[in-house]
Amino acid sequence: MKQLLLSTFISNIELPNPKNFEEISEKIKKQKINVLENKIPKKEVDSVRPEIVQSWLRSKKCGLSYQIYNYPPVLDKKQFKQLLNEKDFFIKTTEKAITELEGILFNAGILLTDEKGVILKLSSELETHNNLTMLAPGSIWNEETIGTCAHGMCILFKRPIQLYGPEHYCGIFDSFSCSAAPIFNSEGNLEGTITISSPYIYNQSSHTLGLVTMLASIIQKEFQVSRKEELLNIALSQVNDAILVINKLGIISEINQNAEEMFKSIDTNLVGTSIYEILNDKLLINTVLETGKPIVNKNIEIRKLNKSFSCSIQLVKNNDNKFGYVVNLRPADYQEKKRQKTCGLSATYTFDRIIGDSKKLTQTKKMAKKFAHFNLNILLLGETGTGKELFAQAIHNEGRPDGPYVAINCAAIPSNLIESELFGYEAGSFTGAERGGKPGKIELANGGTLFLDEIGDMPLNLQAVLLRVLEDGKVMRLGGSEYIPVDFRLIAATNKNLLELAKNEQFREDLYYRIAAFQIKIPSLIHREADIFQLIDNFINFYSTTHAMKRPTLSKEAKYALLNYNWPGNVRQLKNTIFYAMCMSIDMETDPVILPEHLPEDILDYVNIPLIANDMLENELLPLSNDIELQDDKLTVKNIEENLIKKVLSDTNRVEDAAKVLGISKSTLYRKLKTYGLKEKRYDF
Ligand SMILES: Nc1ncnc2c1ncn2[C@@H]1O[C@H](COP(=O)(O)OP(=O)(O)OP(=O)(O)O)[C@@H](O)[C@H]1O
Repeated sequence: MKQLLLSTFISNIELPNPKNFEEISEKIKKQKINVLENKIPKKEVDSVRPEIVQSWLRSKKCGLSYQIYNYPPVLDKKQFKQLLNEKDFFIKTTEKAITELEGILFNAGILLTDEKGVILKLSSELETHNNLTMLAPGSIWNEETIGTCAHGMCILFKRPIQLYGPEHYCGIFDSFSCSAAPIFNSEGNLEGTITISSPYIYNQSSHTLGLVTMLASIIQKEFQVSRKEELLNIALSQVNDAILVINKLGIISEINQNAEEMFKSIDTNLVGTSIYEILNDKLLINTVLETGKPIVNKNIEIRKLNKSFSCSIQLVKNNDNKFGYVVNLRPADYQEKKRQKTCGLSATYTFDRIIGDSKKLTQTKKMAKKFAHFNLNILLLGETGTGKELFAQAIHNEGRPDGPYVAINCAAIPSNLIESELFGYEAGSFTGAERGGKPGKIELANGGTLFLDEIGDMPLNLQAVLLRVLEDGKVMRLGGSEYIPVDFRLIAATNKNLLELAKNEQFREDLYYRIAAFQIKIPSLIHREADIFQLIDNFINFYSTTHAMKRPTLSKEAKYALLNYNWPGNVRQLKNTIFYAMCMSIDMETDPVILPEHLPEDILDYVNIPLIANDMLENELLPLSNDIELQDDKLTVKNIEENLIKKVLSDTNRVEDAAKVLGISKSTLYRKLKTYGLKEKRYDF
């Protein structure tokens, strides 16, 4: 805030008193004429301050006459209206102080101008001189338009000043005395001037200058504070959060519009209420008060509203003096929406939606479910396409369903961007950074889960930072200077051997041990063939619904090929294969059937149908959901055949009947029994 100096810019002559003011006035007038008429040099003017003499000379240069009144230009109505609009806040701030002072002034009035000297407001006392001087709102009064005057000099020197009678440039003001002071805005720029003006030369003293300086100072403070308050209110109404300012006694002293809106359903007037009546979590507040550390984005429930919020609390203090604290509340779903907007992701999978009942997958799901309920970091291992991301989502939904789920694929993002993606950045920390800065994925995962896919591809330097975040539970944005506390579960996934990478110094061993204590290995599809039909069935359903395709049947040859294939790309490859086959099998005239020729080439090699299958399933299509009990591991066409024979035999109890059911000859069945070593077993033939 610029200081207003009560300068010595009064007169450098004796203070006028009723006895000698005429004498002094005459002296000034004479010297003014002499210097302006070039009869004496300016340094010989000894009754007037040099700044004023220079101002007279500048006024003359502007072509103004000191004898004839120079009528000032006046803004037209439209211009003046616009100016009043712009200055509305300033004018309103001055009103109270001006009215109060006007009440005690005698034979004097107050003049308010803008920073260029345009008169904004005028006391009625001064309006009586209107006709004579055109002293009226809207007229432009400054050194260039009317010559030396108090507020004109105040604008030039940006300091308080007092002018005595003939010190004014134009003779019409010879009987006036004026004291003016500047008013600055928060940026230190001149906002306007205020002047106490009297048509009586003897009516002012140095006290008048003191008075107007104090008045300007009061107005300036009020103006700057109100402006700041106004800006703050506008800013606070722009944020989507409810903001509550709490004093040190725990009473809500200020709220923003959003807080008002958010709590309008409760009867109590928020301001004046104890914060403990609003936030049920006393412990949370006390932790902040005791430790002085802020709470960031903590999920809380406000019972009065029956709603969840993400709550941040920050202490307001100066040195060791605690003034109170600020509570910031954001609806929990807003946080989630924002996170989804930033990450474009949400966790949709639950364990029920992970298809497959094979023993191995069932065991894996059981283990993952167990881990989900503890606040553990988990490492998911498995070949590509086995469903690691699905497991990550299911674990999140099982363990922290209300928190955010944030996923990042370390292999898919250029290594130079992973850092800012993970840790976020402050405004202006690098070229191309978003203006307001950006939270990192770790920050966004606060209260929920961070899924780091392909963690083996994370650059080594970031592994070190990640380790620190995991150890300290806090993160610092790039270009930032403060740590933000974070609470998240890390689920990392990889199809690489991290220990091997660590041996080759491509992965930090310490990070490995930090994240790998709880590992879940997701079995490859080749080891859970029992899931294949269920998955196929599911994918056919899925694509026929989402792509409005006719549901195809699967020929037995195609089915055997799919069953026998080794699936290096696991479930992802199976899913894509089914979609490919469905597209290839589209038939406009008949119901579609997926035949071997509809399968991708590398799978076609696996169309190798054993004899029995030919015998028993000639021209027959396998239903998708069959009731053959499949063994979990090593499920091949031979297993199916063996199981089928066992089942039919146990149903019929006679080889002859079984052969009939199977549609093969008795001798073929005997041969098969021999092949499968079933002869030794006891069947009730
Ligand atoms: N058990 C399952 N049930 C249903 N769909 C599955 C299953 N497993 C995997 N999928 C599907 O397979 C695809 C690949 O799954 P996901 O992305 O989870 O694999 P991943 O192991 O994370 O692969 P990568 O290591 O290549 O990232 C997805 O489309 C997913 O929906």
